[in-house]
Amino acid sequence: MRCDLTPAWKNLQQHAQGFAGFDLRTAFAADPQRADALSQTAPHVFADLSKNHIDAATEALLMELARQTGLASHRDAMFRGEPINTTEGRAVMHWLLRQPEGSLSGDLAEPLKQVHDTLKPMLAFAEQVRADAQITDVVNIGIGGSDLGPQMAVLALQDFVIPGKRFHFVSNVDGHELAAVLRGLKAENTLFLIASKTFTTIETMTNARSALAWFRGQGGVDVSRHFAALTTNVAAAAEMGITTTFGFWDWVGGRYSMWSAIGLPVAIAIGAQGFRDLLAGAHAMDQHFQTAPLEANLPVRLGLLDVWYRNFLNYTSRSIAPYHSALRRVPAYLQQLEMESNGKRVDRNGHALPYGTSPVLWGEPGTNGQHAYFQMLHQGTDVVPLEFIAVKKPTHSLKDHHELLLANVIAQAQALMLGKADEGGHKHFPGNRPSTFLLLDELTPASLGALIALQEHRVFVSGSVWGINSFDQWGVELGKVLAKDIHARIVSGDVTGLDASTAALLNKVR
Ligand SMILES: O=P(O)(O)OC[C@H]1O[C@](O)(CO)[C@@H](O)[C@@H]1O
Repeated sequence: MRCDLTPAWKNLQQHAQGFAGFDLRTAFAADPQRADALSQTAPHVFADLSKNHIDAATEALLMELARQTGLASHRDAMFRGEPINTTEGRAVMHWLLRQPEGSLSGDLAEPLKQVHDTLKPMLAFAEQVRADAQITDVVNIGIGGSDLGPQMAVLALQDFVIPGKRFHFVSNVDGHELAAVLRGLKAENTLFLIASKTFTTIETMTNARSALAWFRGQGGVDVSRHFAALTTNVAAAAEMGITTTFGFWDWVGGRYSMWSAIGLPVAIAIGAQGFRDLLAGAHAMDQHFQTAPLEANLPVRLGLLDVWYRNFLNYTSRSIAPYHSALRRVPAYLQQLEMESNGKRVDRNGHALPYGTSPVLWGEPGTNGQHAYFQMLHQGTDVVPLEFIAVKKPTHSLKDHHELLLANVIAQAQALMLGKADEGGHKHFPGNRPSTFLLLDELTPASLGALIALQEHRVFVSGSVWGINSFDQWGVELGKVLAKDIHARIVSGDVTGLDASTAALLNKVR
């Protein structure tokens, strides 16, 4: 049933009205068990939800909403491989990429076999590149899901990256990006990975062709050794002259693809075992999502919290603050994951929705954000729920730095909640500002895998409750089509039939 027509939705609306005076400070004073009751342990991740604008009754009603909207059966349909991406008629099986070999029977046994039959040569290739001292630079050319995941993960796992190799990521069609990377490279020392699910994306195709031309221009001959394509469209790669290919399947969405061949730069960086650990961490979270009771299921609790904030308390954005500099691309990664998945205004049947969906996601690593926009989080007029991500154990020996970092993240969560009274006004902190605290014991391939799978599943949960298709992205198509037309006009100078603003801009840039 559509979520806003369920009895639980009406009850939540009523509950939200009575909730207007909710104050975190009072809630903690009234309930000594609050921190415990609103904490959750999941594989590799501890989550403290207690500084959020919820109480036991809110969560109970949200669980009702999950039941009345059929969340569990929708989740189970995904894990059965049913075509829940209805607008594209595809299954949604990124989770299968991290499923242990031979662990499924029935219809899924064959696709799982294909996954491992593809994974093994990909990891063997990664090991071969790692052992090849001549290759010093790996350049990933891809955009969106074919860039953000691998880029985020290689950076996050920098302590595990093989010495002696540099990793570059070129995504933008802006030639400044490719030119800057190429300037520092030698053809004989470079491996280009052309990462594109469709192998039609204009930015990636343009960058790939320019990289090929540069390689040949530098005297490079052996394309099969220096170029590999990561794609579902092996034929298109071959047409470009790239014959070293690693494939995947249409049931892997672009923003869910870092576990597939798209993860090759990660596998080269951290090795076959490291990549397997990443998959294992994500798989542990898959199992938690599949089997933990809804009330003790972290992706479910987070996804429902997102619905509560968006639809009942009208908080329209969420800020991500990873307190670990290696996690600095996580906010960008999560922007695509959540906003491309859940930025939808119609239900699965194409009918317009009368309620809000994806929040705006944004953020920077801490402590940097504190000296930039945290002013607004503490004293601005809008309430922005914050999601802190912290890591207990550092990999360096600068103990005092890490203590200071952890002190800051805990203090920020505390300050947002407690606030500080001041009659003068300017120094008054209202407090009662909500935050979630995610804590990893250490940042490893396995814990990163679990953290990212957690985020994937929480996006599934809110999208499922909202009744939208979280696995298509039709909203990116119009811009692509219009860019083609404008490109032709920039070349020809023809502005006939254009609106006045577009015509004027076109004339200005020519
Ligand atoms: O991997 P591809 O096919 O080049 O697509 C790149 C990105 O473009 C999009 O399709 C959006 O334009 C994303 O969903 C995807 O991750």
